[in-house]
Amino acid sequence: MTFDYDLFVIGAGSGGVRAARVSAAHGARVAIAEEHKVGGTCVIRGCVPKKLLVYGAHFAEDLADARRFGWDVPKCDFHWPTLRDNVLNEVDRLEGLYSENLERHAVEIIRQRATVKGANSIALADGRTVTAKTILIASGATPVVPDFPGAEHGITSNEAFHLEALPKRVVIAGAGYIANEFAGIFHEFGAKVTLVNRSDVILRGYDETIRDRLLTISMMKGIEFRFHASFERVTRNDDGSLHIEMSNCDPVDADLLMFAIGRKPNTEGLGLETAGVELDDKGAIVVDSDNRSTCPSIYAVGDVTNRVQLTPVAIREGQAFADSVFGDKPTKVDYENIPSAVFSHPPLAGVGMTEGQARNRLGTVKIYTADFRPMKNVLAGRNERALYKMIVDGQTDEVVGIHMIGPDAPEILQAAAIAVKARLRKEQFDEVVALHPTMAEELVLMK
Ligand SMILES: Cc1cc2nc3c(=O)[nH]c(=O)nc-3n(C[C@H](O)[C@H](O)[C@H](O)COP(=O)(O)OP(=O)(O)OC[C@H]3O[C@@H](n4cnc5c(N)ncnc54)[C@H](O)[C@@H]3O)c2cc1C
Ligand SMILES: NC(=O)c1ccc[n+]([C@@H]2O[C@H](COP(=O)([O-])OP(=O)(O)OC[C@H]3O[C@@H](n4cnc5c(N)ncnc54)[C@H](O)[C@@H]3O)[C@@H](O)[C@H]2O)c1
Repeated sequence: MTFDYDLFVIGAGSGGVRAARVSAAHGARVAIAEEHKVGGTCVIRGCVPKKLLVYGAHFAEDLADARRFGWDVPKCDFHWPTLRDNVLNEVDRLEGLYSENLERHAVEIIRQRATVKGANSIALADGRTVTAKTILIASGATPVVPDFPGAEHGITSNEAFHLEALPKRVVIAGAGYIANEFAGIFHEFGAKVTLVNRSDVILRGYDETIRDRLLTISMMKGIEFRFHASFERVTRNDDGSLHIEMSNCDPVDADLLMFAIGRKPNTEGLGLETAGVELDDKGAIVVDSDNRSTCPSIYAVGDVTNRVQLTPVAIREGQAFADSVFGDKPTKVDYENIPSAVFSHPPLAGVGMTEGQARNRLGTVKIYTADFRPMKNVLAGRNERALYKMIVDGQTDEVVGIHMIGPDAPEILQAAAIAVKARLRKEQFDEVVALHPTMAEELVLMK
């Protein structure tokens, strides 16, 4: 049987773009469908624009601190439309680069929605049907919006990058990655921020002491938290602002309500049932360790499989798929010791086991911590302490986890993650001479 393509990819995000490009480089005839913009969540409305806003927001602290370092900083005003438009222009530039890169590798970009119409058939929004020997679903995930009266007044991270004006009062639902990152962004821009969460746990999965430190610093800065609260009703006040009613706490008036309560796999209406592709109870595509679904000709990578919702993981899965299926080089993704970070103010990052996980899994555990005020914060008169924590297997001396919060924590942790992945021992950290004066030197000075 002949097919129009060797590979048809649905979704030009982190996983899909990598899979398409590498498969084409291996000699496959590839098409990729994208219903929004080439680049996907990370480039268009995730990691990249978010990080640029984090940089923009951090100037609020830098400008204030600069005075203690002798700079005569006049009263500074922040102009949101300038930052917003510059960020959106950068996103457009990157979208162009991603498209060019695909075209350079002879990948055909089909700019419309595509759905599955059988094991080897794809229906395009323009009415055409095309065929492919292999189909890769890389359709990502979409923000969850809760169901309660007035929920339609809220936005998600998708809209946050396009706001007409900066809100003065923001309520954010959730206390995970997006909630804490945007709490920092809006707070630094001068908004009054309230995080509303149904439990009292922020950033589940991160080390407890590090999470507690972020909570303490966030509260010190003036970010408010409402725990054990769930939304009951949102109505619009006469002045256009929102009146938000919740269980377990007083109502709050705000100019913006943002939902950051998780992202659900994009499988709705994708036609997967026509090919017998099994979904789990969260709607994620069930795949084996080769990224193959229950239909042998259909694979899936990235957020749509709801394994680890991070860009570098989607990219690795896309690469492994392409190398295995079209490169004659069977490859499996290694999910051990994936580093991750939250770009809050200050940021936190971690790799490997948390203290709690290590105590449950290992016989004996040694914990080393460095709790210090970074030199720059001391001179700036900024009462924010950094905290680094190292988790060591008491029997083998192996460093099984590193967790940190403080300036540049994600930058420092990326390097430290190499040592954890390489299963280095605490003794080997101790053998390294400190690089002074840095914050990272604490990693080799922990006693
Ligand atoms: C606000 C925010 C910040 C984030 N920050 C970080 C971060 O700092 N670091 C990090 O590692 N991760 C971050 N993430 C997560 C990261 O963006 C995702 O894990 C990653 O983009 C997943 O890649 P993917 O290829 O699975 O899907 P996506 O990048 O979401 O791509 C899927 C693409 O498929 C398209 N599509 C869907 N259905 C169809 C269809 N039927 N037809 C055609 N096209 C379709 C979509 O339009 C989309 O472009 C963030 C996410 C958000 C929302
Ligand atoms: N820095 C990064 O790497 C980064 C940044 C942003 C997003 N992401 C990825 O995107 C994913 C989605 O981010 P997210 O922040 O939306 O999800 P999340 O899973 O990090 O956090 C969800 C939060 O919402 C709460 N919640 C869940 N259901 C709720 C409900 N019905 N009502 C009220 N609260 C509820 C949870 O308790 C939790 O605090 C993350 O899991 C992460 O993988 C990564």
